[in-house]
Amino acid sequence: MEHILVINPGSTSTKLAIFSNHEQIAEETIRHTVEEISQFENVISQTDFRAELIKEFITKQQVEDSLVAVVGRGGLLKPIPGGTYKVNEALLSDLIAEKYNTHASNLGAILANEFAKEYDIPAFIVDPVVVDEMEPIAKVSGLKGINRRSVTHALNQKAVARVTAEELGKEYETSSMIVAHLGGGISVGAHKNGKMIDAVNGLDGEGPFSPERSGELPLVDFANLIIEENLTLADVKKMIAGNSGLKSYLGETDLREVEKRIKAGDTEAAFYEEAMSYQVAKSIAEMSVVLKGEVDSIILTGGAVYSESIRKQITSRVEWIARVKAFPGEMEMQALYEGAWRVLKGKEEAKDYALV
Ligand SMILES: Nc1ncnc2c1ncn2[C@@H]1O[C@H](COP(=O)(O)OP(=O)(O)OP(=O)(O)O)[C@@H](O)[C@H]1O
Ligand SMILES: CCCC(=O)O
Repeated sequence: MEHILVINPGSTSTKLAIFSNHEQIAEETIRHTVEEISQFENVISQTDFRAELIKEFITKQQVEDSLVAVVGRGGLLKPIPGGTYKVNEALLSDLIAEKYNTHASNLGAILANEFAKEYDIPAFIVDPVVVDEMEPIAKVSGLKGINRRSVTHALNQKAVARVTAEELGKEYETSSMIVAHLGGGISVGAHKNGKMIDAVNGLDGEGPFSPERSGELPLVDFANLIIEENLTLADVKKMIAGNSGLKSYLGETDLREVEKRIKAGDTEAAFYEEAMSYQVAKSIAEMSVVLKGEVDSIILTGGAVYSESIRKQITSRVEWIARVKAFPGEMEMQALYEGAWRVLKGKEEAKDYALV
């Protein structure tokens, strides 16, 4: 039997799966604590730590001799169209140099490449976080020389939008949806006729705060902080996309722990959880304007959507816009597998990534 290994490194987790013949035959989500992650200076230096966990998973599943491909979540590359890409030298060199910024998903191709070499099989990425379908007007930032860019959970946003369109008896290619992905990071996209035409990009300091991202900040106060604390660009990146959000308010990125504290009567934890939902709801409303109010469905997805209180807090503020569908967790593993499978079976040609 032929198996495909799927590797999905997130900011707070490493998700692993083995697929065969369109079925997920094994999966494991390894959650990383704040302490575990903070022992590493940067994302790239987590490679060996995460690779060891993956090796244990492969050994446990006894698939060393039957793996035919490995597919990883695609990271911060130059803006590119969606699709399946071969993991090649150009792609790896942009990720290792962190040319387009640092992100846990950068490890997807790097880790896939490690196991591709070990087992002599091809490695791919699918619909990386930089899939860019934004309209020109959405890229205007307000300051000449700086453009907004598309960095989102594109893979999962598109997968859940497709499923929801089908449930509505429609096609993704002719629907209007708003998708809010609530993970360690948060992204909110406006999907129109099969394209994500605008999106809130939390990695670059836009939109709502998340378990570990700041989202939008008052700029003058932040500039003062940079000057007063003599921060480098690397410090700033780490602060806004790793050490902010719930982590800065509560010292915690795991919402299950936050909710235990709320149950035990921690009113501060309850306040900041609700503030996060409040900000997500505002971003959803912003995207409804992009879609001129014509919204077939609002979709809430990502790990945080397992939380009933977060679902209720957001829904109560946005249900006047359109129906709200909750899609807890994600469909990333299946979408990664399908992308690799299409290429292996000759249904689609893998794209070649080239340096700028
Ligand atoms: N059952 C649950 N109840 C409440 N929160 C949960 C549950 N399961 C996961 N979460 C929370 O979801 C968040 C992580 O979501 P997810 O797994 O989608 O993120 P990730 O993959 O690490 O990062 P990202 O999606 O940004 O790439 C964490 O705060 C986690 O505590
Ligand atoms: C996936 C891009 C958004 C984020 O991680 O904040």
